[in-house]
Amino acid sequence: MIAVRELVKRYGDTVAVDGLTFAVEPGRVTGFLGPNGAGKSTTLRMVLGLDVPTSGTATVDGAPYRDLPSPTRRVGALLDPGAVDPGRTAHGHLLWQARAAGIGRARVDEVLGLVGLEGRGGHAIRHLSLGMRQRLGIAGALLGDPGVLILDEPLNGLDPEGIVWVRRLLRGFAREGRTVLVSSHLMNEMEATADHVLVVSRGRLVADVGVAELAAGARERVEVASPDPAGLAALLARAGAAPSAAADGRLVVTGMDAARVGELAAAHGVVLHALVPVRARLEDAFIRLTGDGGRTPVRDAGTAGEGEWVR
Ligand SMILES: Nc1ncnc2c1ncn2[C@@H]1O[C@H](COP(=O)(O)OP(=O)(O)OP(=O)(O)O)[C@@H](O)[C@H]1O
Repeated sequence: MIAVRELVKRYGDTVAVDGLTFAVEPGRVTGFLGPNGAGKSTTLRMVLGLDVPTSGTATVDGAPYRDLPSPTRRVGALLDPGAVDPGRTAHGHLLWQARAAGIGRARVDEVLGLVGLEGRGGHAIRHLSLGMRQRLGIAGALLGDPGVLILDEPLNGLDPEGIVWVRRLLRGFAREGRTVLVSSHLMNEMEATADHVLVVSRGRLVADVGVAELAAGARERVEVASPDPAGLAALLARAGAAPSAAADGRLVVTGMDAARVGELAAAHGVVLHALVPVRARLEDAFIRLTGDGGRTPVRDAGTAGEGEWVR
C-alpha cells in the first residue's frame, strides 16, 4: 500500500503539491489523474524518494521508500522512459538495471518476454519506437517482480494495441493482489483501465473515488441535429432543458433525456436528423471536477483510504 499524508512540495513560489492525503490500496488499479502541471509527477517522485517533501509524508508498505529493505524488489517504477542511454541495447539497459538491484540475468529475458520485446533485446534503444521504449520502461519496472507498481503516463506513445496490452498487464497485476498506481492525463483511457481514481488539480486532491461512481456523477447529455436548430432550441428551453449550440450545428442538450427530446420534437412537428444520447464519460466528470481549479474537494481530505464520494 502507498500512503501519502499532508504532502506538500514547493519550488520557490510554485506550490506543486498542496497538502495531498490519499492511500493506494492493493488489489486494484488506481489511476492518478490530473491536467498537465497538476503535480502528479512531483508526487510520484516524492513517493519514490527522488524528491524531498517540503512537509508531509509518503510511505510504501509503511516506510519511506529510502528506508525500505531492497526497495527495487518491492516497488517497480516507470517515471521517464526517455531517461535512458539511447546507445545501449534493450537487453544491455535492463541488465545494467538488474545488476544495480542485485537481480539475476535470467530475469532480463523474462521481462523482455513479458512486455512483448522478445527478439528485440539486441536492438539499440535509439532504434526502438516510442511505444517500444514505453514497453522497455515497463520491463524495467517489472525486473524485481514488485508488489507495488508505479507508472507515470505509461500509455503515452502507445498505439491502440499497446494501450490494450498495458491495460491487461495492469489489471493482471491488480488481480494478483499487487498495488498499481498509474498516472495519466488521458481520462477516457483511464476509464477502461482503472478501478479507482485519484484526481488532482493544482496540487490538490479533488476526487478519491471508484471509476463507476465518478462516471455516474457526470451529467448525461443528448446531441440533436435538426434543420431548424433555433426553433428546436427554443422549444426545448421552454420545456425546461438546457440546449446549447455545438460547433457542427448540432444542439447539445442537458437536463432532458433523449426520449423526451424526441417526443417534444414530434409533438411540435420539428424534424430531427439525429438524436444521440451521450453516455457520461470520465472526462466529463474530470472537467466538472477540475473546472473550479479543485477548490471544492469531493471527499474529506483527512480520511485517507476511507474517503467517500460526497457530491
Ligand atoms: N524541479 C522543479 N522546479 C520548479 N518547478 C517544478 C519542478 N518540478 C515541477 N515543477 C512545477 O510543479 C508543478 C507540477 O508539476 P508536475 O510535473 O508534478 O505536474 P504533472 O501533473 O506531472 O504534469 P505533467 O502531466 O505535465 O507531467 C508545475 O507547475 C511544474 O512547473
